[in-house]
Amino acid sequence: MPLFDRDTTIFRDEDVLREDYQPDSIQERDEELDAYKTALQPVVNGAQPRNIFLYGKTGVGKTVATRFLLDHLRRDVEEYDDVDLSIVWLNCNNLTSSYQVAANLVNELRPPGEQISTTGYPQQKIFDMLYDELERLGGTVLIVLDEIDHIGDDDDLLYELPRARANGYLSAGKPGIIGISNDFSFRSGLSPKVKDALCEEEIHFSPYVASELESILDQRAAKALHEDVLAEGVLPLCAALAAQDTGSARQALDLLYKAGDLARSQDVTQVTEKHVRDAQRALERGRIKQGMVELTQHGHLSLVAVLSLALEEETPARVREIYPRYRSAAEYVGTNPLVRRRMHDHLSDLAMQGILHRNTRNEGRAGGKYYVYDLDVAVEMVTDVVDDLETVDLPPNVVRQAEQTDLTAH
Ligand SMILES: Nc1ncnc2c1ncn2[C@@H]1O[C@H](COP(=O)(O)OP(=O)(O)OP(=O)(O)O)[C@@H](O)[C@H]1O
Repeated sequence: MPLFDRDTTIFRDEDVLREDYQPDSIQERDEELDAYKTALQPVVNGAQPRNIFLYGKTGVGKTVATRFLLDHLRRDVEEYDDVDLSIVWLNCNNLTSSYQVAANLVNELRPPGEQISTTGYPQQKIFDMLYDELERLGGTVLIVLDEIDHIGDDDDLLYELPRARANGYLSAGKPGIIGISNDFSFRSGLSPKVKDALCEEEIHFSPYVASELESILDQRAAKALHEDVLAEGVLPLCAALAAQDTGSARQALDLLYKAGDLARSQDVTQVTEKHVRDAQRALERGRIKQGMVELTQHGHLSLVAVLSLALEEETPARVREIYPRYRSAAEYVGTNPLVRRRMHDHLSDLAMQGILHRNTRNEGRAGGKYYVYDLDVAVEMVTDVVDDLETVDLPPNVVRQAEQTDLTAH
């Protein structure tokens, strides 16, 4: 008997529930798609494209709507000989300046053998190279800058590029920027001149409500799963849980996928509400674990301090009890400890992320009001993460210290 064989019970095509699957149609976004389509209309007319800025929280359909419309646009303009459309898609994750974005765009536009180094040129030189590439390409060039907020304050490119034609740098090339962001503070923090240039057309994607998520899930489940696999109430539950939490379609789809995966691993033929609830817990666990791994070193040390108290059953603990543990953990790894107030900021952050639990205690006039902290996640999960911390540069002696505390406490 083979060790592996094909799924015949739960998934028909599980890729349909994955992030990179492009659905044939976009559900529940008619207004946004109409506005987006109108904003793209000048491209079809062979005119200078407008700059478009899409914003909204994570998982609300900004990317999928953009891919959908640009695919149609690309196909539909083929009918017109006088429209020559190119689309460049750049994810700005880790690109924290206009220079880096421009240099990466140059490389997107150049053939593999003619790539430039992304450091070492004066900024204007890089902008000129970009104009040269756009001019060489000619026609309409839509430049999609996903996660555009990573560019931060260093945003010269975002008003230089839209004005390149007006300023005489381009004649054959007609660039248009489509900026996508889930960082609301980026939009509100844009200087007026960048805002004017970049946000000619703004389209806001709001979080989905449960009924909208249900229709997105319905569309995917029909293709992804075998018939009659879902017990009644499974899709509404996935939709309701995601709507209550973030309103993200990604979260709803992840829940359904994980619930199906759990059913598959149990060799059962139906996905039930219990699978969804278990999936929610497993995903939450994964999210918190990831949050812990991504903390800064002082975040890790603050967490280790609370962990060591928890292992000795000394929690909930006050900041003045946590601080000495934190300080010795920091000294142990050869890092200057932060002052108590700054360490307290880390504890507050950990509480906001759901890793620590914070309570207020009030001891009347004499004792005053103070906070106590405890782990809000299982001790094993924290020790697990602490064990793995070598991969995120936490010095191994802190890991050992936590392990020793662990051993002596059990
Ligand atoms: N209206 C929709 N119809 C069908 N599928 C959708 C819809 N909205 C979102 N999705 C699906 O949900 C997932 C997340 O959507 P998408 O990547 O477009 O979100 P986003 O707003 O771009 O998020 P982020 O800001 O994190 O990049 C994708 O799998 C996408 O296919």
